Amino acid sequence: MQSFRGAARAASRTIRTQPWRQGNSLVKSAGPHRTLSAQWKSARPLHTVSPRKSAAVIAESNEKDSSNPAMSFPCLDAQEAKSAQLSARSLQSGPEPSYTTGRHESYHCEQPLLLDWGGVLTEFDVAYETWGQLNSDKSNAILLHTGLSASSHAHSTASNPKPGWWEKFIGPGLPLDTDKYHIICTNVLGGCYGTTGPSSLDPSDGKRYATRFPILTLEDMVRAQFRLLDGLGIKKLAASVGSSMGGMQSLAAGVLFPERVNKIVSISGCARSHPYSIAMRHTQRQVLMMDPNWARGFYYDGIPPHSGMKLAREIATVTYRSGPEWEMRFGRQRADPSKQPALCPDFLIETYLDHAGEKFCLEYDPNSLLYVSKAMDLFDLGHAHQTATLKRRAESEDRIAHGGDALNASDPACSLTLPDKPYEEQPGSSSKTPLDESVSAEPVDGPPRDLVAGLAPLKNHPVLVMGVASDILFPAWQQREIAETLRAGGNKNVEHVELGDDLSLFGHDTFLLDLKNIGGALGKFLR
Ligand SMILES: CC(=O)SCCNC(=O)CCNC(=O)[C@H](O)C(C)(C)COP(=O)(O)OP(=O)(O)OC[C@H]1O[C@@H](n2cnc3c(N)ncnc32)[C@H](O)[C@@H]1OP(=O)(O)O
Repeated sequence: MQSFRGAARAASRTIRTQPWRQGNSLVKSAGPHRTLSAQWKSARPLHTVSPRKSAAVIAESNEKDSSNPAMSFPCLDAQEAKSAQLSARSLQSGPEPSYTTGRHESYHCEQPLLLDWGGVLTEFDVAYETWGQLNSDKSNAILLHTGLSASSHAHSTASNPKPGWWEKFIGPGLPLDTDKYHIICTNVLGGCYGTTGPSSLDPSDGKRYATRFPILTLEDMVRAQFRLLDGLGIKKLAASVGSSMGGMQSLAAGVLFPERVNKIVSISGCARSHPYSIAMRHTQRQVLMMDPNWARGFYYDGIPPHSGMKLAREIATVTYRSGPEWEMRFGRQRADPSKQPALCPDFLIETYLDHAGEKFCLEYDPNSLLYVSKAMDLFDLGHAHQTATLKRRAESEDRIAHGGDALNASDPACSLTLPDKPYEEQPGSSSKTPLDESVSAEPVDGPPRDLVAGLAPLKNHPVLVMGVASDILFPAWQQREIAETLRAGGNKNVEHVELGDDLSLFGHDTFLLDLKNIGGALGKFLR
């Protein structure tokens, strides 16, 4: 029997006829245009159209009646066809899909994990892969943190020869040098590539968590990773390395476990999420959740919200690259300038985004996208935020110790409602103010004091911070902020590298593409 993903891929292949590639019409031919006088002669009273009539019939009948031909919408037809195909498949085969990027190791932790916002995972799995030999005193391990949607498959392995997402960065003599280091990469908690996440089965009832999965933070993900390190007998990491969300986690690893990390590398990351990046992730989550197939997260037995995922990925792609890159790559070119402009993808930049969305929409679990991207929003290594989190954790622990649940669904704190009073601009609001807590006034110059205090545990760690000027999602000021904050806290071992527009126009995705500059600085720092 064909697998869900097999069927979906087949659907995707059929549907992705990709007019931009084939140069076929984006606007289906409307047939020879009749003259206006001919239309007057054949004019009939408007008739009602049965709701069951197909889009093609509607278009055809409108064409006869209207003064201009109706448009065709191949992009919408493709979505409908894909839903139909997925629906047929899921009815036959029951609950699916099973997301995977191939074989990996798995660590099962039976000790419960208390999460920062009060949720509990009574047990959990961490999927991981390794490259290079672990030395006898287990002192040469590097923990590699991933971006939002990546799996543990950073590099090919004997059991999974498919190239990994950092294939060119890992290997003998390469930036992550496997002659010297033992590299470990995990799929994050909340993900869908083997580590416990919303698509996993809740051990308490054997059903998928879906949106019964608790809200989690990047720090929760890091705690799960350190449980794996405990399981592997690794007491201290030679380095914690990560890009994007991984760059945030890399810092968090040092802050949470300063004694267990030697060097820290944070590439295109930040010390706390800023409003623009939260806004961009918000729009992605909203389009996904508004897809009726999302069904409040309980879609595993039905059609996955592939349209919402596709749109979310298109928005994400806008934030991952840069305008100047697209200027050079696509300019104002249309896929087929000989055709009428279309409302479906038409300019090359549109067909590019369409393709990026289509490629991703069944590759990653939609609920994982929601939870992991929310965890990114919640990230704040400021001192006040950390203090509030510690307090909340202590309260949860206390409640559990006294026999209560960590989280109670009837707790009003579990259902956010908008305040009655409309929001008013706060005079002191700025990206330097922590999101949840009020802190003392910030200095006019220099890094925020709250952040200096929050990053104090990294005072003695050698840290490499890298950023890219063309990155709009994690703008270069955020990496500058990390470096300046660490220096202001007394760290004399901070290296900061910023790639200007002359070196990279790939925006946020530079970390995936630029072996020479990103890889070069990384390799030098770890030498
Ligand atoms: C936020 C975080 O924490 S992490 C976020 C990190 N970023 C991501 O996750 C995005 C991941 N990016 C990718 O996967 C990219 O494909 C990369 C970085 C691996 C490679 O980038 P590039 O080599 O520049 O390729 P890019 O993806 O831009 O374009 C190539 C694809 O677009 C297609 N394409 C190019 N131009 C067009 C166009 N005008 N219309 C349609 N399709 C197009 C190509 O045919 C190719 O298709 P394929 O991948 O099916 O073979």
